[in-house]
Amino acid sequence: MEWCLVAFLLVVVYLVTQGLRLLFAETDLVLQWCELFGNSPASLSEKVVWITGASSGLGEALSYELAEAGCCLVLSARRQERLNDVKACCIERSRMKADKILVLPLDMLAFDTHKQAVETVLKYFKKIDILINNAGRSQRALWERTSLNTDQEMLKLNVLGPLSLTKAVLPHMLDRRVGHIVCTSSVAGKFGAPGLGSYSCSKHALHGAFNCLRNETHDRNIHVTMVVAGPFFSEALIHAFTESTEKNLGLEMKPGEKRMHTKHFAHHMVVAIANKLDEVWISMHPELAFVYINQYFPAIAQRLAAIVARKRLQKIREGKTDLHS
Ligand SMILES: NC(=O)c1ccc[n+]([C@@H]2O[C@H](COP(=O)([O-])OP(=O)(O)OC[C@H]3O[C@@H](n4cnc5c(N)ncnc54)[C@H](O)[C@@H]3O)[C@@H](O)[C@H]2O)c1
Repeated sequence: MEWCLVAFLLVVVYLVTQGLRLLFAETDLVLQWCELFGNSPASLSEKVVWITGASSGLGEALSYELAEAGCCLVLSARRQERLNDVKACCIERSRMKADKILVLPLDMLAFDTHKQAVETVLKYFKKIDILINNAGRSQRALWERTSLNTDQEMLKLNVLGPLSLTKAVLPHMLDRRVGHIVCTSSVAGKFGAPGLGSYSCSKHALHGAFNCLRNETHDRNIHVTMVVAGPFFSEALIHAFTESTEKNLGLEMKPGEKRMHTKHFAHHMVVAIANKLDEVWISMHPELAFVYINQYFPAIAQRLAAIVARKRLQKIREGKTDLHS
């Protein structure tokens, strides 16, 4: 009888600790499972990985994680000096050879240069295993004040840029019958985030386009991973658009803010890539909890969003634009 009680208490303690783990987790349940029992980042060793937006923030942190995992890297963004610095840091951290990293300056908006960029990578590495569409920009403004031009520029960079580069890379992946496309999306890509109208619109569009690609190419061994990201530290709020493209938000993120550490985020993302997951949620709470509620109880999420919206919009009207991405 006493043994039964002890066993019962052990089960209760186990369930409570697992519940607490869930409560304080930074990723969805499937990714948590993969972090415990799935492929580790080291399984990506020798893969050729192309990262866009590698000059700062998440792209930079991903470069370090993937260098440590033994990948060959293509680092792209517009600022060549910053990319050279990232390359030097990768070499220092992972002691990899310099020729395993190609710095390839690229403007995501210069669509007509994307095919040539793919040829340059193929000439150098002979293959592309993984493309990470990470470059992007955020935005903060009221919907009714946002110019159509801002919507257009946002869609061009956050949607047409990744589409253009992926369309240039895809023939090579289809020929080899192996490839993996990864997109950095946002929690704002899962529900209409108040105060981030153009941005939310662009990230929703990304899901539509790339979910479709996954369904069309899965039988030809092409994988697509959508990363639903909550707030993390980066330069995003410095460069974010406002209601117009002429005025950037210009806000530095402060160390005390409730955001995930970028290295931490990049590690979760690399595990998701190593396990070829279709969609992952990586965020602190309450955003992570909200994505769960939105997925399984959309009507409740709608009510909650309305309450949050009221506070958020008040903040924006008062000129406090320091909201999460
Ligand atoms: N920071 C957050 O809280 C957050 C949350 C959710 C999603 N995201 C997404 O994460 C991704 C990375 O952003 P980040 O937060 O690291 O910001 P960041 O500003 O630090 O990095 C953005 C990168 O994209 C590059 N880029 C911008 N415009 C470009 C262009 N025209 N051509 C080529 N490169 C260009 C920048 O040079 C930089 O390297 C973005 O897609 C962003 O939407 C960020």
